[in-house]
Parts: sequence; structure tokens; C-alpha cells
Amino acid sequence: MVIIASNFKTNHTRQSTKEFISFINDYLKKDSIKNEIIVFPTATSLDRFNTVPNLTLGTQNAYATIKGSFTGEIGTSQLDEFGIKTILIGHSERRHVLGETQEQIAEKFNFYKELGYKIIYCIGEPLEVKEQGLEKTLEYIYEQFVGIDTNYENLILAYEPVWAIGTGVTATNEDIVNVHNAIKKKISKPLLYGGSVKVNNVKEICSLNNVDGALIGTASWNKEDFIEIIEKTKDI
Ligand SMILES: O=C(CO)COP(=O)(O)O
Repeated sequence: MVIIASNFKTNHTRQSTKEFISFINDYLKKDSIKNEIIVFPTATSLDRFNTVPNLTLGTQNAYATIKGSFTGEIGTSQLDEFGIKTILIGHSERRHVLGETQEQIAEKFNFYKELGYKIIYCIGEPLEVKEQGLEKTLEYIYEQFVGIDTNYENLILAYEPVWAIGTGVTATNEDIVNVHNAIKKKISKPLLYGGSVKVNNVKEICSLNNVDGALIGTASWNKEDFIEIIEKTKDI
């Protein structure tokens, strides 16, 4: 059984998120789909949704705080209002676009770990590192585990090569398997792949050795496509 997660990034409104969740929920209920589905809407679209148990809502980000003076951020008092207990940490856009350091990421991880959140923790190398080969790629990825408790019980990992995110360039099966096998040897946690996963390649990718599911951006934002993605992976 695979895990299929959708990262909305800065897409969808409060209204369209509501429609999306209700559409997906109806489909999961009707077809008795058992796969674990996680959706990360924008912070402004979080809400208390009445969903089947295998559809979970998570936050794309939050600050390591209950509340306080952190302009533009949200903390657990805002998440608690909607019963959100799942968080995405270490996404490449937060690392590379928003400039989050490994130290800040580890602090966030530890804060949310202490509270028992399910953490989807992202790792992945930029193109210039990939071009230096597998050994350098793995070295770079292992640096992204500094300060992170990889034995944490509620941890799910997501390997998202930066060069494959939002580019339409999916990693080859060989790239994925090489990295996944190496990570799995060290860390025994569910490991998703992310980076230009589409309706037409999701089944093949999720069937690879040591791939436990997918974390999807672009291809998941259309609700019909997202259902097709779930449909294609429901028997894996
Ligand atoms: O960053 C991603 C999911 O977190 C992947 O994004 P794309 O599926 O758009 O490449």
C-alpha cells in the first residue's frame, strides 16, 4: 500500500481547496480506497474537514512555536484550531528559495517531533551535485539529516531531487532506485519520491524497489488528475 501526498504549494484558494477535499473524499469513500492520502493546502486554506480516516490534511510549513511574535508565520495554536497534526519539513523550496538552514530545519523538526506530529521530511540534491555522481549526491543528502532523529516513529521521508521539481524532468528509475536503496539501508522509514511525478509515470515509479509512494506538486493540483493518480496506484 503506497502513500500518495499532494503539495499544493501556493496554489488553490480556500474555496477551491474545500471543493478539492470534498471531491477526493467522496471518491475514497465510494471506491473504498485504502491508500494513505495526505494533502498539504496553503495555510490560509486549512480547516476542519470531515474526511475518511485515510485522508489527512497537513501544513506545508509552520514555525517552531505555539504562538508569539513571528510575523508571517503560524504556530501550533493556529494548527490546533483545525486539528492539524501533520507537517512537511525540509522542502527544497523552503531550503533554497526561502533560505531555511539545516539548523533551523532541525529545530523545527525537533519541536514538532516533541509534539508527536507526523513529519514528512524532504531531502534532495541540486543539479550541480547530481552531476558529480551518486557518492557526492548521497553525501549531500546525508548532510540534510544532521540534527534529525531518523528513528522518530512518525517520520516519513521524501526524496525530491531539486532538479526534478516543477521542471517536467523526472529522475530516471535508476536514479531513484540508487538513492532510495542507499537511504533505506541506513534509515528504515517509508520513503516517497517527488519531482515531476505525473499521471502517466506514477504507477511505474511507485512500483520501484524501496519506493513507498509519491509526493506530488503540479500534477496533483487538478482534482480529476489526482484521482487518476490514486486510482493508478491503489493496488500497489
Ligand atoms: O515539490 C514537489 C512536491 O513537494 C514536486 O513538485 P512537482 O510535482 O511539481 O515536480
